Amino acid sequence: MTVIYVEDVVDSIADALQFISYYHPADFIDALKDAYESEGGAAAKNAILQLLVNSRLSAMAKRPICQDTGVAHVFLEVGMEVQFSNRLGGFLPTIQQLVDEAVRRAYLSEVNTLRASMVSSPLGIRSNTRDNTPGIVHVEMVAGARLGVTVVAKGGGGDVKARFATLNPSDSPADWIIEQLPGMGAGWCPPGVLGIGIGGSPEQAMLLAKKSLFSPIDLHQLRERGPVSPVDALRLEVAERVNALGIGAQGLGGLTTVLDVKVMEAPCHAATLPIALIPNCAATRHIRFFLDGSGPMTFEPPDPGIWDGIPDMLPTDGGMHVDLDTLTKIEVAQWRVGQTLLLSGKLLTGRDAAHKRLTDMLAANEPLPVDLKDRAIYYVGPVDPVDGEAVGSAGPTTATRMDKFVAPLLEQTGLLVMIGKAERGRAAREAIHQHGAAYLVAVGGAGYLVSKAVLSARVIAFPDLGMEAIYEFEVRNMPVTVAVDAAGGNIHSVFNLVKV
Ligand SMILES: O=C(O)C[C@H](O)C(=O)O
Repeated sequence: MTVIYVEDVVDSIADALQFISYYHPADFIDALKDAYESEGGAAAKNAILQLLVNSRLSAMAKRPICQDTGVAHVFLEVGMEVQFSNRLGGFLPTIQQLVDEAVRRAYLSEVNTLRASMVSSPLGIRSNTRDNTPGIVHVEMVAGARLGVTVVAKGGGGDVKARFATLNPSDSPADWIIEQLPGMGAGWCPPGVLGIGIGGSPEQAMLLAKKSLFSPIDLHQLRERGPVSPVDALRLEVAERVNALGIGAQGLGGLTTVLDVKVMEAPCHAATLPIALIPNCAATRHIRFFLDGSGPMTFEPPDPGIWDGIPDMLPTDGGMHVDLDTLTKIEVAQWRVGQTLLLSGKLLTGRDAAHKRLTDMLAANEPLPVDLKDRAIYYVGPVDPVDGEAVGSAGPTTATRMDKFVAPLLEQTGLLVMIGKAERGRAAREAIHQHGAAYLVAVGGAGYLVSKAVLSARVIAFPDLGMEAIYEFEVRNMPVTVAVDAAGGNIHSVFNLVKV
């Protein structure tokens, strides 16, 4: 029997969550560098560059790569010869309690505060739990005398695009996967990794898809050695066909939508072929380690050489300067799709919960707590600042979720500009066109880089919503790209073009 102390489990998981919040895995950086080298499209290439610069800056500052610091997932492989014990004696906490204690400690750290994204009572008040608990825990009993631990911080933008189907045994899994891609849009922050679970039962297929994401990116090696199994063949076929769709980084059109495709399979009923698809975004964060009773895990920083060749700031000379404090419809009408803008001045923030509350108040004829006339609103839920910061990581959230609020807000408040990530639906684009407004994009997954443009931040409405409150940011030279212009142009037109 190996005795593993629960204190060591908590310390190791808490440290792992901190570590992965600012260090990308080296294999991801290598694959992203390759994608940057091969990319020809200017918009996609620039987005990949921003992701690389962001990765380097986060690692240097030990601050979160992305404002969505994720839902904490912990996968435990408990050896049959492991016994848990408690140094202080008394009751042994449950595995869920151990994980939650680690999550609480990691996310509330004063040195590197992370964002609390979990809400309780999802059908009810959706109240932020404020410490990112509960963690998602999966336990498997395995042979041996050690504890295997995989710690993951999975962003919402990827999981929200998860798909499942039960195919007929004779159907093509590759065809089904390719059919899903255009509908998934760009909110999952490509380029990333697709996880595919095949077989088992419905819930097992989903778990396989999720678990498949946490092994090193090795598509390049697989291409070189060639497929030796149906799983290898499926990985290669899907990677090639997905990248041929031309969706590209952030959906801006380009060569690399996926850096790898991972597949795990399990035996299933003769009548079925369950299949699940879960993407992992550019803020890929996971680490695996083992506890053998000798104490908590310590994590070695990656070799800084993995960021060699990546600049430590973006050039700020390429773009048109825009003063947000004097914004007019006439000025917005001149912006064109693809143009880079450098925003300075006062910027409001608001995302899902704030939009729902604002539009509910409009419907009830109640006065709004903030005047939106001729203002710009940034879809973001930032990380709280630590010493010396105005705000922590503050990248865009998926705009598509705010589509249904666009028409009422433009119509009834005079809001002029929205900033987020990913494509807009037809109705939102039409409302933008009709009201002479504009939608701008920042790079999803480059939240630490964006935060460097924020000079100050203060909550001005709905403080009970936590990170979903309405803030006023003062920004200087915040780089964004015009994605939907007042004339009806749309940078994400690739989604109208892709053939499946
Ligand atoms: O919650 C966020 O900040 C972003 C979310 O992960 C998303 O990708 O839409």
